[in-house]
Amino acid sequence: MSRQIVLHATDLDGYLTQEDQDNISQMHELYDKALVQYQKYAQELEVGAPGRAKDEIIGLYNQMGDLMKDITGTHDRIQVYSFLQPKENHGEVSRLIAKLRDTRTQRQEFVYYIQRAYELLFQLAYHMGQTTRKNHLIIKTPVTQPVQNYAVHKIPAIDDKLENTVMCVMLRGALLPSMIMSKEIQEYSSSGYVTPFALFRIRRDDRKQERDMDYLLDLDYSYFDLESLNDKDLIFADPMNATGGSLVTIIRYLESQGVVPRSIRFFTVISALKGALQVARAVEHIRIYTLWMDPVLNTAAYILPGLGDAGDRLNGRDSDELPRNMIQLIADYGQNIANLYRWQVREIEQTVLGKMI
Ligand SMILES: O=c1cc[nH]c(=O)[nH]1
Repeated sequence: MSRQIVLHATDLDGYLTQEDQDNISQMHELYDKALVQYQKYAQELEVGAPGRAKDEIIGLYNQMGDLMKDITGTHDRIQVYSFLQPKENHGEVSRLIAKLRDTRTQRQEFVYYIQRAYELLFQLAYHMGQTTRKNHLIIKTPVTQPVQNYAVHKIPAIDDKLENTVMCVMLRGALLPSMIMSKEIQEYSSSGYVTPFALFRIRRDDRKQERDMDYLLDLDYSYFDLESLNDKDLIFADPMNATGGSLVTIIRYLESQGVVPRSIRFFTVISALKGALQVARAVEHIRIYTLWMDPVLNTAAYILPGLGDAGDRLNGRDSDELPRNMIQLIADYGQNIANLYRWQVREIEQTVLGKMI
């Protein structure tokens, strides 16, 4: 018998306050206006004369951005990179998100921008600019004349924040982002700490609509050691947070098994306003870091304007007859990625297959 944990959309109800719901409705009103303008804009493009609709869309985006900034400004557990960074840095992240959304961005380029996104998220979460203590790295270089050379590099001393972490992977869409986060931790830990991995096979039932969605955690294809999650700093890295349902399903399951983490951090590239609020309300003490916030969801629980299915764009689509397993997915990322993240790949393989000598 398969061991499946199911969270229903209705289990998520009741977390949002009346004020949250009003804010979400206000975003929907603005976004509905934008949808009307998109149609006009498409017609204007067809005749080669972008005009009024373009200006209307820009105006609405300014309004929606200001509103989301105000709303999230009152939640210190929701950190939105694009709202918190000084205006000078805004262009970089805006351009990055634009590339991820663009239908012309192919898989390799998409992976490249996701890597950059997670580097920025890491900076956001670990406040590197504000850490004055430093660790010294002494690096052996390839230059041996006149003697073996070494170079000294100072990095922020944040080992205490990194070396108790466990990377919790929401398979499959979050596999590569989780490997990226784990590598960031390894690079900033002075001892080269490689995070353990806990792998959770979680998916939404895509035949359903947001209001009756099921979130399915498949324990038969999940790999983790409950004991090793206690008192740890758990990190989740899901590129897209639509409703927060997948994350809440895993956390509720861990709680039901008696796991008490030291902390939980959730890293997303784009979060819908509703998803961020829902997670912040449902999971006590969590901290949410998102590079960008999008205003609303459609009825199928996709983020709007969004970037489509992040899992498909990262991993490519499986054939229906022969879906790939996780090891095949990693192999499909190619030699470069497998080499770059070789410590993470080894840790993941050991988690799935058991310790090997
Ligand atoms: O828009 C969305 C929502 C959830 N997951 C995705 O990949 N995209």
